[in-house]
Amino acid sequence: MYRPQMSEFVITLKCPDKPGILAKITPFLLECGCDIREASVFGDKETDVFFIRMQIAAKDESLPEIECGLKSISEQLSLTWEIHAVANKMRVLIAVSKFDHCLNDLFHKWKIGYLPIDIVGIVSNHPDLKGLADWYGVPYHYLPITKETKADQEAEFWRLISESGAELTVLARYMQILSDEFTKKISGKCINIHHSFLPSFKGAKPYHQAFTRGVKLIGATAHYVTEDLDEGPIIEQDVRRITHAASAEEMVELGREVEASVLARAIKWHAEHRLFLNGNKTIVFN
Ligand SMILES: Nc1nc2c(c(=O)[nH]1)N[C@@H](CN(C=O)c1ccc(C(=O)N[C@@H](CCC(=O)O)C(=O)O)cc1)CN2
Repeated sequence: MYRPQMSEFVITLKCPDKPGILAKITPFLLECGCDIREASVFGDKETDVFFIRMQIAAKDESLPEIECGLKSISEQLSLTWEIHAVANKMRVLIAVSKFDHCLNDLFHKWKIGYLPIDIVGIVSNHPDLKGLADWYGVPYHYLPITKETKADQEAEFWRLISESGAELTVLARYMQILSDEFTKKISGKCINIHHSFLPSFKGAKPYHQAFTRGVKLIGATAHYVTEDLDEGPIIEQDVRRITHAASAEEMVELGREVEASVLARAIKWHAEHRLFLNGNKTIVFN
């Protein structure tokens, strides 16, 4: 049987909640000859906002008709929407300091195709991880920082984001607090991995804070970056059990694997357009 060339697209929609939203969207997609591969919805009763994520297969030549129809429906329902071709890999810039476990894991998961991204560059305030970037053939931008040069360093960091066309910036154990101005420019497009189960142990040296508190679980949290340190919308978290005998140094060692796995899942879900910002929280259609 003849099957025209179909491509996969992700459609994300958000609108004030009311009856009949799906009743408008799904018949329209049928008229356009789309197959629905995945569909997720959430109606937030606190904010009365309705969220939809659909993965569809459509004929390439149908895309203008789909976009035109979504524009029309968006006017009727006060919808905000986006459509992304699954084949387009998200361009990602990764910032690091001296710790290599998260970067190493991201490079591996990128190479095996687990992460649908293109790593366009590495930014660091230290030269230590240049060899790893060179091994993967990824440009390494060494941007040293002092209290006096912080503003100039962030201006260069922003230039790299702009000129590389990075759609997402990842702080993979980048140990610098970003200025309020910088965080506003990257709002919703910057993910940090914090090495604790937030909201516990914000800020510097969370494993040492955890050791002092005598915790029996250590954890990691991936969150969007905001001007409020480690307070941004949480995307993904996980924990690992430890005993009373664990030192802070052993927590650091045990934490590497959970930090890396939590960060990789958060980046994958962002790159697959599975995340929605909902006030100070996120919705995760995974
Ligand atoms: N504006 C924001 N900047 C950053 C965030 C954030 O949520 N908002 N997350 C941090 C990551 N982070 C913990 O995950 C963190 C990094 C660094 C520090 C810190 O105290 N840094 C010192 C310098 C330390 C050094 O030079 O080794 C500082 O910047 O004065 C705390 C928490 C990334 N940035």
